[in-house]
Amino acid sequence: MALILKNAHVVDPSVELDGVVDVLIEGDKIARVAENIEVEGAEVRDLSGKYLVPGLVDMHVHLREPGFEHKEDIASGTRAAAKGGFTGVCAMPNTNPVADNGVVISYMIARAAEVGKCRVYPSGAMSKGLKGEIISEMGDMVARGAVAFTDDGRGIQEAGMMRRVMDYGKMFGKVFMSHCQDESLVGAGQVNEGVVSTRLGLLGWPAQGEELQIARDIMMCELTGCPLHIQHISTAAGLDMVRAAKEKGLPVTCEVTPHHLFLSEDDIDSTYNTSLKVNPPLRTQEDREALIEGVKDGSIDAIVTDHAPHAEWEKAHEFEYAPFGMTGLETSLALVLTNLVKPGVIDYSEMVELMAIAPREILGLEPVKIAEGSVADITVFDPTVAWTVNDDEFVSKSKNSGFIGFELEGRATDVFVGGVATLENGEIVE
Ligand SMILES: NC(=O)N[C@@H](CC(=O)O)C(=O)O
Ligand SMILES: [Zn+2]
Ligand SMILES: [Zn+2]
Repeated sequence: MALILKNAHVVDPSVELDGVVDVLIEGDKIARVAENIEVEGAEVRDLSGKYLVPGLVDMHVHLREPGFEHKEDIASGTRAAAKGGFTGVCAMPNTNPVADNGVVISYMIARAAEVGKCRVYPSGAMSKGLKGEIISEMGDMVARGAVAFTDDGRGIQEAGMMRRVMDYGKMFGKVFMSHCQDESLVGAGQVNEGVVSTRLGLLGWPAQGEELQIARDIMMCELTGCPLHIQHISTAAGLDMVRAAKEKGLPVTCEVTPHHLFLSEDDIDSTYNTSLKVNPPLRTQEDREALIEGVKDGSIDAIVTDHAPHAEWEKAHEFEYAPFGMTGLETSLALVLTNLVKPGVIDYSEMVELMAIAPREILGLEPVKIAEGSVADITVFDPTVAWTVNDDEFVSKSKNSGFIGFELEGRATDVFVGGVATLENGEIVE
């Protein structure tokens, strides 16, 4: 049946839209975008006061299935994504078994089709078992639908191996996404190395442990010609390296998380809140400000959550024994609206670039436009609704958010994936 989404403020810079228009959905496609659409027999939804944008994509998410279903699974993780306003997520391969072969990729795609509430674009490991020793079954994974390669959770330690992975993998035309961490330097580092690590009495995870591999991978990108995407960038100097690479014309992009933008090492206090233990660690105020500047000037391409769910009992340890990671799918859009769009750091169009257009571009996915003929993956949000982050409301299986208690403004109300509603008035459609 036809569905008319009426009176929303539509923002899509890819078709230069920024104003109130109606959107007609027929089947899985957008059939028309115009003022005052009327179609006999069509269902009408009035979205006055709301914003309607191309469906948001989070290109860095840990769905944990197969293997760690006590933290999250494809059913719960994609529901958290829908609740947060996303129409698709790129799933990381650090599952058990690791997604380093076609069978695991096929499993994830089949499972998502069966129980998912958003599209799942799996990424495949670069190396078998994320060990950095043997190249993964890249061709098989791409044939089964893998959209990118990454050893996320770790970086490949040897430059020579990274070169071989990129040289070999280049033929598949996918992006190489890099978690930058030199293990010989980072060791058992827990928090950013500096005054705060000293005060807390925790081992330091130095900025250079990340920057060394950013520099190396940019060089490997130059050597191999293979597109490189720096994951969860967290330092000012690392961002400057990405800027310089872009200026050189290299195919380098990068992403940042809301926690690296809106939290810093100073938020880790004597309560040793293990939800704030993330990899890479929360950095200094200066880094945080530099990252915001990078979002503003366009040197950061995408905002991602690095949604990394862990069970309550796993996080309920001494800081050094708790696993790294925080959840993010259900707070990301609101954090960006509250802290970047409302204060005028970026506008709605730039937000759409960072959270919908660039992620699809980097992953080589079909673009979604609010235009006739495009697939109807759509996010609708109310920019005025004020709410407080409450872990009782999370649909994710895990509650390790660093933003619990935060007062935010703006929230997804409706989400459509291929014309089908997955979120309606803020509730998951089952
Ligand atoms: N970011 C994290 O702190 N943790 C991630 C791994 C990763 O993204 O590197 C996880 O899988 O838990
Ligand atoms: Zn990572
Ligand atoms: Zn990750």
